Amino acid sequence: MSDFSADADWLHWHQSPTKPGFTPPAGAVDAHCHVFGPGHRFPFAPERKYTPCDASKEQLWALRDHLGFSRNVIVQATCHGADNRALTDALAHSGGRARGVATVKPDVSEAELRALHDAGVRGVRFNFVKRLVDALPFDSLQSVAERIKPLGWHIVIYFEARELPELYDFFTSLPTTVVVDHMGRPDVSKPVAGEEFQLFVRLLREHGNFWSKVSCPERLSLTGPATYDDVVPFARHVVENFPERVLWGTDWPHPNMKSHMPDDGALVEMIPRIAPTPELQYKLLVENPMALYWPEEGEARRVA
Ligand SMILES: O=C(O)c1cc(C(=O)O)oc(=O)c1
Repeated sequence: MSDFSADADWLHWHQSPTKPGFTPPAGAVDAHCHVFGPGHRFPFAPERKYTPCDASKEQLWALRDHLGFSRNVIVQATCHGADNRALTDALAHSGGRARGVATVKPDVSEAELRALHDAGVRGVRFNFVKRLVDALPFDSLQSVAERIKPLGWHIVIYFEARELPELYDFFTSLPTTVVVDHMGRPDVSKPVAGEEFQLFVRLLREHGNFWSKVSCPERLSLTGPATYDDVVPFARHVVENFPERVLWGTDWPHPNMKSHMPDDGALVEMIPRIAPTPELQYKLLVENPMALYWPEEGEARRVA
């Protein structure tokens, strides 16, 4: 029993996702997913903007296996604030098959950063989506960036496309690899070749340290769950132009979805539409996430 009640309009994740017809390549990584609570062990943060239902590590592993994936990258959800205990507990019980992206405050100690690293954290998340967080000032975030850089971590950023012009200079000043969540949330009613999305493309083209997750068609689509057709050209454009710097994730358990809850199997089924060749699929699902989250395994293969 949780100590928390989920928001009244909270949608529970899909209870019986289909088995996808597309089989991910061996070793595939779901590079964006979350765990919530359970609230009685890992309380949600007082400053949270939403209260979810519990979504446990065991349920995440079951989904991973059902979808044919091998590993997960668990991203600290905003409902847990900078308390990373649910995340590190999941990493500790993953048998080495999960790595994490944490949220930290500017006054985080060296010892805390080291402990997060030892737990399997390889990045921090900076969130600029106003319905989710009260964003920290740029100078605080810069100081976090400088603190995590020596650990070899990267920064994950989440923002809305319409905010990119004012965030652009701050983003390009960041000193590490930077991974953009959900393609920077484009307005897919606008053209791929239009000004708004092309600013995001320019960010990737002119700054080789920027990567993008081609995730969350369910959040971006205006046509809805049947096919998410309107999101495909955006994701495919990014995959085809920046094949070495893209990641894919389910976003399970899909916090704050209001229109519908996606079938995770259908999300996997979309992968060949955005990464049409086996080579692109391998980079997206295996090579790129392994380079970012398990680089030592690539090293070991090269040395052997
Ligand atoms: O769009 C969202 O509501 C959302 C929320 C969170 C979070 O609360 O961390 O993470 C995501 O990737 C997406």
